Amino acid sequence: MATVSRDDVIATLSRLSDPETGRDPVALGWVQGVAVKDGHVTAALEVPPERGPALEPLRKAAEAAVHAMPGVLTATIVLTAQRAQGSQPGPAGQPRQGTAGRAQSIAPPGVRHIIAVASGKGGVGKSTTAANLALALAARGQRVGVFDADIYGPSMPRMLGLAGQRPTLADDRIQPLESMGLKVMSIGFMMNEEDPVVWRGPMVMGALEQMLRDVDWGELDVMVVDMPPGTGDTQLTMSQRVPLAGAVIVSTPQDIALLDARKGLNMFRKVDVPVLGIVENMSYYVCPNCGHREEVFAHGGAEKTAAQMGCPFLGAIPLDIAIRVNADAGTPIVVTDPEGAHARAYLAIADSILAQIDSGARPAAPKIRFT
Ligand SMILES: Nc1ncnc2c1ncn2[C@@H]1O[C@H](COP(=O)(O)OP(=O)(O)OP(=O)(O)O)[C@@H](O)[C@H]1O
Repeated sequence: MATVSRDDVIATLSRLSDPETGRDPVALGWVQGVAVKDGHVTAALEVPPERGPALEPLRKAAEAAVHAMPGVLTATIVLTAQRAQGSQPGPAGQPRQGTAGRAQSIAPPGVRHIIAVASGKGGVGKSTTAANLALALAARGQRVGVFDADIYGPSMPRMLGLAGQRPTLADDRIQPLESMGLKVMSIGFMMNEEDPVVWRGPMVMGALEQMLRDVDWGELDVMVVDMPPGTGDTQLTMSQRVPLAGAVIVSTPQDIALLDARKGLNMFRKVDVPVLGIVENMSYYVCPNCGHREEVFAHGGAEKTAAQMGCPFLGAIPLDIAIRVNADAGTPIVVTDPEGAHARAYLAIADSILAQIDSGARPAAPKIRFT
C-alpha cells in the first residue's frame, strides 16, 4: 500500500482554493497541525471566524481530496476559527467573552443543561461514572445525551454497546447514535479505539464544535459530557464556549488522585463553572463471598477533600467486578441491575445533581399580558 506523507497532504491541500480570494489554503496560512499516522490523516483549517460557516464546502472538498489520495484510509479535517488573544472567562452560565467581542457559544440549541464529568487523572473511572450517571438520569425521566469529548481515549462507544457503529446523515446533519434511551456522539465513532491521534489545540476546538453543532441532538434535558482526564484544551474550550451547568469530579480515594482532583476542581472554579460535587470511585471493596468490606485505598478521602474545598460530596461507588464487567461489556450496571445497591448509588448521585441544576437560573418565562 502506498504511504502518504505530511508533505503530500499539504501539496494536495494547496491545489484547492478559497472561493472568495481564489488563493490556496496553504498559501493563506490556514493549514495547521497536519498529522499522518498509519494512513489516518488529521488536519485543521484555521480560518477567519466570520467566514467559518461559509467555508464548510471548502472543508468538505479538502477532506474528500485528502481521502482520495493513494494510501489514505481516513481523512478528518476540521474548521477552526483564529481566536483573538487574551480571551477572558465570562460569568457562569454564559458563553465566555473575548476581547474581540462575544465568544460564540458552541452549545447545541435544544439542550437545557450540560454537565461535564471530569477527573484530574486517567483511569479513575470517569467514563464508567459518566455512562452510569447518564443512565441514572434517564431512569429519572430525563431526556439525556452523552457527548464523549475524551478525544484522546473515547470509551463511550464500547461502554454504551455501540462499538464499531457509525453515525448516519439525515438532512445534511449528523444523527447521534442511540443506546438504552440515550443519544450518543463520540469521536470514537469516526476512528478505531486503538488508533492514537495527535490533537493540536485548534483541532480540538474544531472537533468539539462539529460534534456539538453539526450533530442533530434535538431537545434534551441533560447532556452528560465525558471529558478527557486532566486540564487541557478540551476543558478550556468546553468551559469557555459552552455554558456548562456544572462539573462533576470523579476521583479515587488515594492522596495522589485527590491532589489531581483538586487541580481539576480549581480549574473549573477559575473559569466560573460551578462544581456540582465529587464522586469517590473504587471507594471500598465488598467481598462477593462473605460480604466483608475492605477499605482498599483509605476510603473517605474524597469526602474530606469536598468538605475542604467547599463543594458537595456526591457519593461513594465501591470497587466491584460487576461494575467493571458490565461497563466494559457495553451494559452498565444501572441497566443490568437497576434495583441493586450500585444502581441506587448512581441514582442518588443523579438526584443530587438534578436538585442542583434545577434550582439553577433559568430563562425567565415570558410575561403574559391581558389587554
Ligand atoms: N467502581 C469500579 N469498580 C470496578 N471497576 C471499575 C470501577 N470504575 C471503573 N472501573 C473499571 O476501571 C477501568 C477504567 O475505567 P474508566 O475507563 O471509566 O476510567 P477513566 O477515568 O474514564 O479512564 P480514561 O482516563 O482512560 O478515560 C475500566 O475497565 C472500568 O470498567
